[in-house]
Amino acid sequence: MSALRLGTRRSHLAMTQSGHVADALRALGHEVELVEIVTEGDTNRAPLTQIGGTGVFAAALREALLQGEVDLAVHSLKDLPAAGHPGLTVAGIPRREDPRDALVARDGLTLGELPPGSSIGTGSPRRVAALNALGLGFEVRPLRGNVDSRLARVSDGELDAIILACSGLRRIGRQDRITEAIDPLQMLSAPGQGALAIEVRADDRRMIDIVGALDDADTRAAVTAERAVLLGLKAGCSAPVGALAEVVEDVDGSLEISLRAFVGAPDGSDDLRRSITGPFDKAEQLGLDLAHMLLEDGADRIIADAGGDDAVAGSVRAGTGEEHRQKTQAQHHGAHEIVADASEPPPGRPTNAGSAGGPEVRTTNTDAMERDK
Ligand SMILES: NCc1[nH]cc(CCC(=O)O)c1CC(=O)O
Repeated sequence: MSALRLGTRRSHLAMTQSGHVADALRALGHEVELVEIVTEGDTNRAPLTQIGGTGVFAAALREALLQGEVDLAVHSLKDLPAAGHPGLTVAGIPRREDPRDALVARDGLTLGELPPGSSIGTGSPRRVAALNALGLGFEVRPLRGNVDSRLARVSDGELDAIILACSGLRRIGRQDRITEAIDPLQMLSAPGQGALAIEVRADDRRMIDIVGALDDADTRAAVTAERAVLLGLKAGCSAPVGALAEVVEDVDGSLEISLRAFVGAPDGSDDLRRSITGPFDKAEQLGLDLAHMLLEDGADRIIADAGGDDAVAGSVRAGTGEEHRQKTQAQHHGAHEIVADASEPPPGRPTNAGSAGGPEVRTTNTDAMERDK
């Protein structure tokens, strides 16, 4: 049997994530070859909201899959448009890392310890909205570039702090730079944050079976609920929307999903938080129901004020093959060139970072409670 060709972006983070999936497949007895795909998001330093949202990272990998250049592609699940792609299927979602956002601040400070006027770098409208909703008087500054150059902005004294995902920092062995794993009550992570999505062609039975062995049912249920919030809001993956689901046991021992969501205007003028709990096997419906609650309370107005992310995400999905050839170059490399990060633990249980409400509470308006934080 020929080697499985795994398409990956070339960044340190993407290579590490792909390396883990490759290792997991090799442990099951498969031969795996990594194929590097260069995406526009990697080469263009303009703000993501100007070059087509986070969907730019996924679009090139998906094209390579559809063209048959690779057999599987590893994405950060949160960068994958929630709508799915005809012809492709997410066959594996491994157990996710810590979904929380990370503060990397000068002098080991936490959010609560940073004085008013502190400069905090982030390029994510969701993180901007959450920071401004805290009302702590921070000066939020735009931030892009690879993780190491972002971290340098703090060590160089240019910024007081930056926000990144805990999972990304952990994957590349920089978790020592985290000064606070931000409580979800203060900042709700992006739908799917910390999870990987392994995509294959929808008609490729063999790959669906192979990759299915890496799937984690709890993670799949949680991210399905989180992404359904985006679907229900008709929002793109760079919209100012946070969602976090946790699998919890009900008093009678049955599995439930506890889902929280946040929608905020990046200028801090308005924000909404809602939560809901429901059966494990109704993950998608739960997310859609929560989106409905948010819409009833004006979420669409808040998202529209943030600049209509959905239109941009749509234009990426509609990309033609011609654009693809201009945007991507596939480079074949032997798997031996991938240096595994020995400090990286295998995917563990996600941290249970404070669950929302008791299981007996079906829906909760957490607005007032969280405003005090
Ligand atoms: N938008 C960029 C991006 N996409 C995935 C991750 C890593 C986090 C993850 O695994 O979800 C990051 C970096 C970040 O948010 O700090």
